[in-house]
Amino acid sequence: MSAAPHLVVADVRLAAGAAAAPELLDERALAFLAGLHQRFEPRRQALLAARRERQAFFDAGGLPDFRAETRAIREDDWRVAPLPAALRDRRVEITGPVDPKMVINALNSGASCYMADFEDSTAPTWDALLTGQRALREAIAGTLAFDADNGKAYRMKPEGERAVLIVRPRGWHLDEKHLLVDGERISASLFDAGLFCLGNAAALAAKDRGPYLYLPKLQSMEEAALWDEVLAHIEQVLDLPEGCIKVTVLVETLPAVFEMDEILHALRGRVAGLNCGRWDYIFSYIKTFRTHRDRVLPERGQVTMTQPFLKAYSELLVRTCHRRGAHAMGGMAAQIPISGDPEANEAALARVRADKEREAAAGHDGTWVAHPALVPIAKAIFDAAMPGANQHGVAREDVVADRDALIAPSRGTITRTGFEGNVEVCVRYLAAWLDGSGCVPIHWLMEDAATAEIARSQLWQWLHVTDRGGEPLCLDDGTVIDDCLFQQTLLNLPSRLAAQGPIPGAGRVAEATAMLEALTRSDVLEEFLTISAYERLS
Ligand SMILES: CC(=O)SCCNC(=O)CCNC(=O)[C@H](O)C(C)(C)COP(=O)(O)OP(=O)(O)OC[C@H]1O[C@@H](n2cnc3c(N)ncnc32)[C@H](O)[C@@H]1OP(=O)(O)O
Ligand SMILES: O=CC(=O)O
Ligand SMILES: [Mg+2]
Repeated sequence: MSAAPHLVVADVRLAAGAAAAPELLDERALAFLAGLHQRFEPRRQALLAARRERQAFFDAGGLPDFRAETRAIREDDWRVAPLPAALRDRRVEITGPVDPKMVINALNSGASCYMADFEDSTAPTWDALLTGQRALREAIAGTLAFDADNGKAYRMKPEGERAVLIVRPRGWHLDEKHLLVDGERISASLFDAGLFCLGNAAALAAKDRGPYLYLPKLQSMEEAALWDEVLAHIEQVLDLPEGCIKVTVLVETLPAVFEMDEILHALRGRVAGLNCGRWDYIFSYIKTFRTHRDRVLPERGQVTMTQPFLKAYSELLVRTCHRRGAHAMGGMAAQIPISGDPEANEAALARVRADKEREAAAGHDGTWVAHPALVPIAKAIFDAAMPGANQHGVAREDVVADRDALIAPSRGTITRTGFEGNVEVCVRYLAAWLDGSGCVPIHWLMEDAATAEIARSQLWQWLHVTDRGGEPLCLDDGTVIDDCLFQQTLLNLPSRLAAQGPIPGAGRVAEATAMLEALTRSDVLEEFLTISAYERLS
């Protein structure tokens, strides 16, 4: 480690009540993280302010579009740096939270890659974060093992049979409240990514790999450029080869789809691909157009990838990536295997199959699955469609960058079932999250922060879209969507939940219900559910 950039004079300490973890957070680690904070926090705050400014433009009726001043980046010929061998074939990626059992199951799943997730599927308790960082460190060292209370022993397969590890740190919008630098909370992104790189870069280099990251929820090329600077700085401080930290960027916000070339360009020395993070993308569409009555989406279940705006987004992502030599990764179908009901299970798996077939045919180079049982299904589809390591040769020159197609209004309805389902998902997910589970099955669908955010922001929008006048929205049966309907649905919720037997986070349901009420009734759509919920997470 070179000396100079590491020298920081900072007041760095754990917040009151946060357990010490000297094996992870020793003096060197604390100084390293403090250095990241001091160097990059002002930029992060400026970029978060820029998000708010841009949203004010959309709230006033403005529409997103391609940026005039970056036309040359979109039109010039350039390519990203060559991909490392470990990331050339990514046909199936499993994702999941970072507790030791999940990490072992995911690495052993037969998937090409495993995205260890600190973002959408992790409730970031201090314990979960440290346990996750420890598990990843031990996995890389080859020592991770887990013995469950039921006597089942979890052991990793031999190295050559394990999925390649990719880590998703939390997004720029989140703070880590347990580590304070000069009295301020450190950015959660810097904490997660910094600690992972510091603790593992050398061990990964010895295996001819690097720290590989998935970057979530970016909204602009400037945010991508900040990541690039952070990672270049980490490489310099840790004496790592330039560009060895590779990233894949989730295109999961509406503003980012208009800057895909620019984001690849900002990270061109280290970017391996873009991913269609469809759930946050839908959430972002709702949030961006919160005041646009003509772009209100139908109920969540009808917002599938065949809706014109989602089809346009995924196809433009394929075209953009392949022109630049980067992977165009597909996204996550929410269905998971259904035990005890073969017919329903087959229907769920058929939905997953159809989704993966669509992605492979569109030219994606790989896809995501939420559960180990889905790995062979997705793999068979990509094996059949993609004999080589990827489909970069599929140029998709038929796809045009059409602003109106990317924001096209959607057809569909809002049913009573859809409305009540949104309320239930929000309460159940929030309750589970407050209880420490960031990803839960609800009615046999994978629910995480992104899928729950769609439900939460839809409820807010459906109830507030008349704030500037006009007729209220109605359910397909003619019922007016108003506070009375919301109140009635909340009143019916306890009996609805009681009929379902034990649920994760049952002890936090009352608190979650109160939170949903406050968030939905507020005049302002809160940017992220996880920001206010984090203050209640112990
Ligand atoms: C929008 C987005 O951001 S998508 C990315 C974020 N979301 C995710 O990563 C979803 C990850 N998936 C999950 O967390 C889980 O699959 C859930 C919560 C949806 C369902 O989990 P469960 O109810 O435990 O499923 P189920 O009981 O069928 O699991 C069977 C086994 O597979 C394991 N398993 C399930 N999903 C995963 C996974 N993603 N990774 C590793 N192991 C898994 C379970 O731990 C269990 O293991 P065991 O038999 O050794 O006990
Ligand atoms: O992170 C993935 C998404 O769909 O959101
Ligand atoms: Mg997401």
